[in-house]
Amino acid sequence: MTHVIITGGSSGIGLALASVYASRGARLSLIARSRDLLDQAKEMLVSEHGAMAGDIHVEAADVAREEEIETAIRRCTETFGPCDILVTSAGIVEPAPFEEQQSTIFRRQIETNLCGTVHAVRAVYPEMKRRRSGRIMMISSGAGLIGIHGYTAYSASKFALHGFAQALRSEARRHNVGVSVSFPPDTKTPQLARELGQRPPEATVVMGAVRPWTAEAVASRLVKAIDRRRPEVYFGLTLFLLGRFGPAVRPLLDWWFDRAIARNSGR
Ligand SMILES: NC(=O)C1=CN([C@@H]2O[C@H](COP(=O)(O)OP(=O)(O)OC[C@H]3O[C@@H](n4cnc5c(N)ncnc54)[C@H](OP(=O)(O)O)[C@@H]3O)[C@@H](O)[C@H]2O)C=CC1
Ligand SMILES: CCCCCCCCCCCCCCCC(=O)[C@@H](N)CO
Repeated sequence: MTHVIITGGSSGIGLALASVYASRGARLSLIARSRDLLDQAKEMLVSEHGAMAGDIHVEAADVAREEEIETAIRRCTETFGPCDILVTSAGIVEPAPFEEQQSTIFRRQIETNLCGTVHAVRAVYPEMKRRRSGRIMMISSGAGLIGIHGYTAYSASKFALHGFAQALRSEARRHNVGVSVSFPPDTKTPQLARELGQRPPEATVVMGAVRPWTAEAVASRLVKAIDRRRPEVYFGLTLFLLGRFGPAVRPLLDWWFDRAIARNSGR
């Protein structure tokens, strides 16, 4: 039976993914910090998605702490056997102008979104290599394709995941381990609800170019992409074009968004 490990599996995109895999009858390990949220998620998967309680394992751990996440993943694999699919959805966002953001809050985003992903991957990769089988899906963001006003730390962490995934993919291919990265748009989740109150208007101009998706729609696309071993996953035409041609049309985009921002602020 397929063993899927999801960091950030207690909420939002991670939880929506868990629902899809639960209805497929996979064995699921969910990792996040809050034990309460994890227990609620497990209950929901059993009552609403037909999962068997015995097929869901939860571990409370902070992905930013390497030993904690390593121990958590070891417990998951002791429970359900080696990891077939790892999805790294644990992530945080704190928008603020660069100078106004405390360096601890900046660093926390890098440590969670980038280092937290690396720690989880490190905990499953050697065994995947040994078994010559396994898939890793990292959750970056549209903000990993274009740097966004007020999102210096977040964009840096999400761009970095793109580089990490590309480089590791190149190493992992010969071991038959799939490494993928995805770039979701705004997605209706608790994180987005918290974030919108802090989002500067300049960012709304850029991010408003793409309508928010539901977590279910993002999850269903992700699962298909994992099935098909897609290396990079885009959501909708705009983000696909941004991913494929963004760097080439960057000056045009900068001009376009600067003009829209100026118009918005009545200058
Ligand atoms: N929603 C959106 O608009 C978009 C989101 N994304 C990315 O998708 C991912 C999921 O976001 P979303 O579902 O919206 O967010 P949610 O806040 O709904 O869920 C985040 C999950 O990650 C867990 N988490 C957060 N920090 C840590 C940590 N340090 N260690 C372990 N678990 C952690 C949370 O649980 P707990 O707090 O208990 O630890 C929760 O389970 C993130 O990486 C986000 O950046 C990308 C594009 C758009
Ligand atoms: C030819 C190219 C056309 C270019 C159009 C540019 C559109 C840019 C849209 C960027 C959307 C980024 C969403 C990130 C959401 C996110 O990660 C946060 N919600 C975190 O919670």
